[in-house]
Amino acid sequence: MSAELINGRDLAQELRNQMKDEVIALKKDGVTPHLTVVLVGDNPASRSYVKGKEKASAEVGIQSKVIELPGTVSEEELLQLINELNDNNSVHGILVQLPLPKHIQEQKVIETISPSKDVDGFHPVNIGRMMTGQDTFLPCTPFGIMTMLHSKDISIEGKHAVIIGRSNIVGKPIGQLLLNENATVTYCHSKTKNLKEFTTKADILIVAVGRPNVINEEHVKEGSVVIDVGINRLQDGSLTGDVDFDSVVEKASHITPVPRGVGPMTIAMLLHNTIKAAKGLT
Ligand SMILES: Nc1nc2c(c(=O)[nH]1)N[C@@H](CN(C=O)c1ccc(C(=O)N[C@@H](CCC(=O)O)C(=O)O)cc1)CN2
Repeated sequence: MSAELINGRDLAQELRNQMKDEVIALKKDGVTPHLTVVLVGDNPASRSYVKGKEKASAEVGIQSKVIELPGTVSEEELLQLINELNDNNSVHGILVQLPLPKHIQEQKVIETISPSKDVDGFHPVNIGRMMTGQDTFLPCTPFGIMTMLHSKDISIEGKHAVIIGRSNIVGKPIGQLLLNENATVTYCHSKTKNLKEFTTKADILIVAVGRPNVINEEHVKEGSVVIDVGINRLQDGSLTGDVDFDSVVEKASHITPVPRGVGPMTIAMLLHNTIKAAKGLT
């Protein structure tokens, strides 16, 4: 058996095409969705993701602005900028690209963004709303994964979902979103003993570790759905996920590739959240 590919690049393109019409309608009502992205320092990967966000915004008609700050900027200056953006009525969405330099507390930055402009869905108010099943901005990567599962009509209710990774931006929230749709959820992490014991029981396996080839065919159950969130750059410059794709593809029913899997969906869901913010829906 060879798994069906869930192609995030193509699905993201489909979503962007639909969003173009939504933006046209908003503009007719005098509202141009506006996203401001703050980029601190000169991390090449962050710079490339921010470029991707600018390009995708332009494609659907969202106005975007990137504010670049040096890596030496103080936490106070960054918080002041965020407060100014919170007060600026023409800005609908604010995103601070992560990671931030060590001397800046990420959580403090996230909590300074107004929940109504938090298009990343990282603010504790939005996380709380998500946990209680309320309508809100959902974190973009987990939201993208759910959209991928829905696009293939993969049933979630009653299924055993195993998440490897417990980051605030992927692992924890994807487990919650799956739970909200009545999956039985198990979290595994760096301290989990005998990982295979858990992963081989998964109907849906989400791998968000940040290390290549953590999962191979021995870790997965025949016919399971495998979602690879890892983006690892190898020495030769190529990208690979956390899953040994070539071996797992023979055993899974569905699998996401890297690149062209979850990554492009992250950006598509950011655009969705920005349009939602412009509509004033939270
Ligand atoms: N404020 C945020 N910071 C970060 C987030 C986030 O959601 N909000 N997520 C990641 C990085 N990220 C978006 O910011 C992101 C990562 C990867 C991709 C993507 O499209 N990847 C492509 C490959 C791109 C390449 O060639 O390098 C793919 O997988 O096909 C988009 C967005 C951390 N920071």
